[in-house]
Amino acid sequence: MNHIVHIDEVSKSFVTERGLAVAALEKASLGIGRGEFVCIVGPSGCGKSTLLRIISGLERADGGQTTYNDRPLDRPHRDVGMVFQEYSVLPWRTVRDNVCLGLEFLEEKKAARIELAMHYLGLVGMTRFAEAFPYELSGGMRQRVAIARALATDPQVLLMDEPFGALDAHTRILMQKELLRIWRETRKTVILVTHSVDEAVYLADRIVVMTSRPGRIREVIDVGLGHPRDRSNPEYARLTARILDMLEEEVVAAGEF
Ligand SMILES: Nc1ncnc2c1ncn2[C@@H]1O[C@H](COP(=O)(O)OP(=O)(O)OP(=O)(O)O)[C@@H](O)[C@H]1O
Repeated sequence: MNHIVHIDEVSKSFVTERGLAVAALEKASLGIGRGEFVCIVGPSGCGKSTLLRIISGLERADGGQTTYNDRPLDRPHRDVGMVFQEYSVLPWRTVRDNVCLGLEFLEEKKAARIELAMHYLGLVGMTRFAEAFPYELSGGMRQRVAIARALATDPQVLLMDEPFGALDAHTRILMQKELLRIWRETRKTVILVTHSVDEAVYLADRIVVMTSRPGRIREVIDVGLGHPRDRSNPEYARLTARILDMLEEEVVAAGEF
């Protein structure tokens, strides 16, 4: 497969405030194909967010390398966008001006910014709320704005760190469907970190299961189910159970339970 993002033996340690070294990632390697939807799951604290931040260029690895189209990803790149869990929209800006933010950094002209912002607000179904402020929106709507903002600069790769983690169960399911629609329409490559095995099985082409800290890649699973996925399909349930078993093994092996 032609990999758009390549992660090659990436390691990362942190030093805590008390001076203790914490190995977050250990020689994690993974290739991600153009247009793929990859979900990353793993025990809490195994380095999922760290891996995503390294791919985004916000964090530097201690060892190994990440590349985008065979070029090192050692700083933020305009082709790699990020959506965080917490609503990272700015409360003092309207929805439209929030979506314009990244375009301002790219020094797009104002008319072009507004046109692009409205296009992406249309894509996430938020045109009607362009003049609203974030406090007027529900959690799901704010995450739509965050997605529109990340898409507005037209990155090829969308990194999503637990994007629906703060949403109620019903909104989360609706947002998963929305994300699949947006993914199909935009043909982006998506790398999404989630605590929810069900979410990973519902969304992903491939699921990356990480070990307990220090995070390594334990297994990469081809989901092999078409869309839309049926949660009552026995294969869906079997895959979910298999991944949950792996995570349980990891937590037990780490002595964390
Ligand atoms: N800036 C930092 N300074 C010190 N330790 C850090 C820092 N960032 C992360 N860590 C530690 O590195 C480990 C991995 O953190 P990370 O947030 O990547 O894990 P995670 O798998 O995303 O966790 P969770 O599932 O709980 O969201 C954790 O033990 C965390 O405490």
